[in-house]
Amino acid sequence: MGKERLEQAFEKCSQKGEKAFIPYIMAGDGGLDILKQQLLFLQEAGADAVELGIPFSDPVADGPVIQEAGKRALQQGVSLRGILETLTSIRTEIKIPIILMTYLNPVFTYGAGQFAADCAAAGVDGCIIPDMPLEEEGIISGELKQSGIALVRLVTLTSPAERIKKIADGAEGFLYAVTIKGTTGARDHFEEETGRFLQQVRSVSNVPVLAGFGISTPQHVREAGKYCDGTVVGSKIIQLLSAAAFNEITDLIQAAKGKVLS
Ligand SMILES: O=P(O)(O)OC[C@@H](O)[C@@H](O)c1c[nH]c2ccccc12
Repeated sequence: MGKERLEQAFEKCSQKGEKAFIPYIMAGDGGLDILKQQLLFLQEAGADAVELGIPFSDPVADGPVIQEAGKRALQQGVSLRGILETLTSIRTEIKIPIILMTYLNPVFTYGAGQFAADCAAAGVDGCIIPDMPLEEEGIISGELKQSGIALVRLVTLTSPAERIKKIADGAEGFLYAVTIKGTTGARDHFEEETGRFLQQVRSVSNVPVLAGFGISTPQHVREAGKYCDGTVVGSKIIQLLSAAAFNEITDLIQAAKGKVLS
């Protein structure tokens, strides 16, 4: 449960000599009734964990694909409470770790203590809150710790080395290395600067380092995997899911496992 389930998932990857792959999906895009089916598909396709987005009206870090997915979910009346209730009812069938991605506002509205308690009851293992800087973590870190849930921190290409070190100290679960200056979405190629950045982050981190933002092809997944412990893919997964292009999702996952050479 919680942080340990996340640690075990990464441990399993490194024992097998594979890179971790974490798909991001927007909870409730397509309705909450299909969430279980989506999670089961990703689990069976080999995802090591899932990052589950909470739809929010003002998603400052999200690019167009994820914004639209969030809008669709909100139009369906999907709420944080509804998501946690759904997770609670399906959790025993999903074995892989679940990391919630939410902005601060929905957590505030819900209440930090209640949020952490309900996340734990729903089997949530980690949380990513991108608009909460290190200095503000006190808002929720105590509550999450008490519930055994990892608070996953982000480092960005523009963070100075000293700041990266500070963020890496005491990091939980994994470190999310944002490999684009901007919002989520696709990129063309994988720049050399990105590789250096990932290596630098990895050199100061005690937890696995995963690269995310703008990773959309098996090639990107393999490239990033040379410099860190795995990848997170969001926008591309959302597009492929809505196009029912399940084989392409499997290809992305297998690229992290080193089994496809396309
Ligand atoms: O969509 P991309 O470019 O593949 O990026 C990952 C991403 O979607 C997911 O991790 C995410 C969605 N919204 C976020 C906000 C902050 C940090 C991370 C995220």
